[in-house]
Amino acid sequence: MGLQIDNLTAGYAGQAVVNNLTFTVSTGQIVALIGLNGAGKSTTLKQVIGLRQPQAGRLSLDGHDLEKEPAAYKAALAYIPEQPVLYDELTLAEHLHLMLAAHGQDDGAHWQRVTSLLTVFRLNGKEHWLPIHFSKGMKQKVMLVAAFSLDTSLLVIDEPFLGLDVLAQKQLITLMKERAKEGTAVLLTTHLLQQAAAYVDDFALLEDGQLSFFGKPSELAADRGLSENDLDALFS
Ligand SMILES: Nc1ncnc2c1ncn2[C@@H]1O[C@H](COP(=O)(O)OP(=O)(O)OP(=O)(O)O)[C@@H](O)[C@H]1O
Repeated sequence: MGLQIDNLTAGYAGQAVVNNLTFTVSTGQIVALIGLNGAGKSTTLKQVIGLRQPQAGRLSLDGHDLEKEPAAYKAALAYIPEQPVLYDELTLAEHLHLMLAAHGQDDGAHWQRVTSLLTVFRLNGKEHWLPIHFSKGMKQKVMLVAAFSLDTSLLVIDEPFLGLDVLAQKQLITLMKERAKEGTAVLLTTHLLQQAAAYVDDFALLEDGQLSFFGKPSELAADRGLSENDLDALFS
């Protein structure tokens, strides 16, 4: 089933930033929401995670309507914000325990996955560290480990590659592909279009507050008269 966005209009102080967005991120699909700075990508994600009330439209996740069943809807997703949000007084391990508890997911059953993700992102052995000891990229990795430790039907990731080294970027792409194969729907935003073309199923392009294109990377290239290897030229 996955995420269904129907006629979503959203913005701030009564002003719409995005209008009448309609698209689906199906089970097992990776969709990248793209657009220039200020196009409304983060605004859309904040609606998808139920952080803000839409001006109009409807969101549903695995058949759970956000307005009618907010708890079931929100329990089925994990969100990784653009800026890591960590508690100064909690260790890395405490953050991960807290995330599992907040989603009502069994700690013991998930700790194996946590351990393997910590190893993937080279955070093993640092479980007792406090956020003050982490670099920017390490903080981002803590958010990734927390989100990928959960069993959720949807992963929502805002600019996941910011601050990550090349190795961590590759590992993140592998993880997203693995989770999609297992049936998770993935919605992310990114400015790295050519990189995204290699792993996304579809691009959702925001322009002038509208969804101006939804489809495969090859279709986007054809639509804009670009070669498939030249998607980074989309906005130039
Ligand atoms: N909290 C806010 N209050 C008022 N306006 C906002 C707020 N957050 C964003 N905006 C405005 O909404 C528009 C879309 O912003 P948004 O952050 O969604 O863009 P974006 O596509 O994610 O951009 P970027 O690529 O720079 O991250 C911009 O014009 C921005 O100024």
